[in-house]
Amino acid sequence: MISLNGLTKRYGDKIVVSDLSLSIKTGAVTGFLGPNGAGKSTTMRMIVGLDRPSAGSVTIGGLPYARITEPLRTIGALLDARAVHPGRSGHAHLVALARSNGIPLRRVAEVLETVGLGAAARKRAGALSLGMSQRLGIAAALLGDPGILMFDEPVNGLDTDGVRWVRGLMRSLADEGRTVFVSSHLMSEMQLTADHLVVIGKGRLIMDAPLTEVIARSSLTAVVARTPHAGELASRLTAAGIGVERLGENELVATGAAIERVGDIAHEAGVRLHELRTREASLEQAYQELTEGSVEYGART
Ligand SMILES: Nc1ncnc2c1ncn2[C@@H]1O[C@H](COP(=O)(O)OP(=O)(O)OP(=O)(O)O)[C@@H](O)[C@H]1O
Repeated sequence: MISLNGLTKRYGDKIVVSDLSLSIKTGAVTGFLGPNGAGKSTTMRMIVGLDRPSAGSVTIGGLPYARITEPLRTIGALLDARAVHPGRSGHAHLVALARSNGIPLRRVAEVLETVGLGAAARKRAGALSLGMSQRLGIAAALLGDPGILMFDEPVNGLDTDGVRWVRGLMRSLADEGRTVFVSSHLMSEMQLTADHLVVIGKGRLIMDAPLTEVIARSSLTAVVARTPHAGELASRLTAAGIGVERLGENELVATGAAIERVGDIAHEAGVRLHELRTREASLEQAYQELTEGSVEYGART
């Protein structure tokens, strides 16, 4: 488990991470979301001791990163896929990492196989495509068979197959009981992969909740009712303070109420229902609502 306690980072007078307190749980994929410049990478860098917090602290399995002996066996991180000596081959890079962390050298071949880098592992790292570099970065994170994995935008530059592979990898790592903490801007991917979400904006925590709850809380998640008495149901729902939009003569959409409540109101009013279902917002819609006021770097449309 990773625990952030009042974690704060300032650069000059700008606070880029502000008083973050949360835990990232084991056995789950936690998606880390936020607009450009929200402070995701800075937070991840502080977790693995690459940036010093201005205030607060981080522990990994109860210990600060600096106190973990052979850290790659505890936490594997992909933060910047290009941060490999360009003249060194991917294979040599992994061998050096394994040696310095007491990891058996057979793991190098195993992780190269897992990420599907194959013969490209003998190429200079500087000659790898972005997608191949991402695969090498993921191999490095997996090298020590750690219980905690952290990936900063791992699908960046990957092709469709690669994206699907990363999705399956995250899932299987979490299913094995590991902690998986992953940042991404691809909401459709996160909707398929994450169990839990941490959303930040301008360095502050906006949401720390299960994916299902984030979607359920969106104002765009609604209940659709089909009934020959849509007019009657609409007025009963409105009287109960529930937002209603008519879709057609026999159909309406109710917002801000659970499906059970809409069903109960229909029952009490003696309204026959031919269909009652929840229409879920997409994560992209829910995310956009959550971060509306926190986008710092937005293009004018
Ligand atoms: N070394 C640094 N010196 C000064 N400011 C920095 C430094 N590193 C990051 N920042 C600033 O901190 C803020 C947060 O940056 P960070 O890279 O953590 O955001 P992010 O959420 O990862 O963004 P993105 O989604 O664009 O990758 C930005 O305003 C950035 O300019």
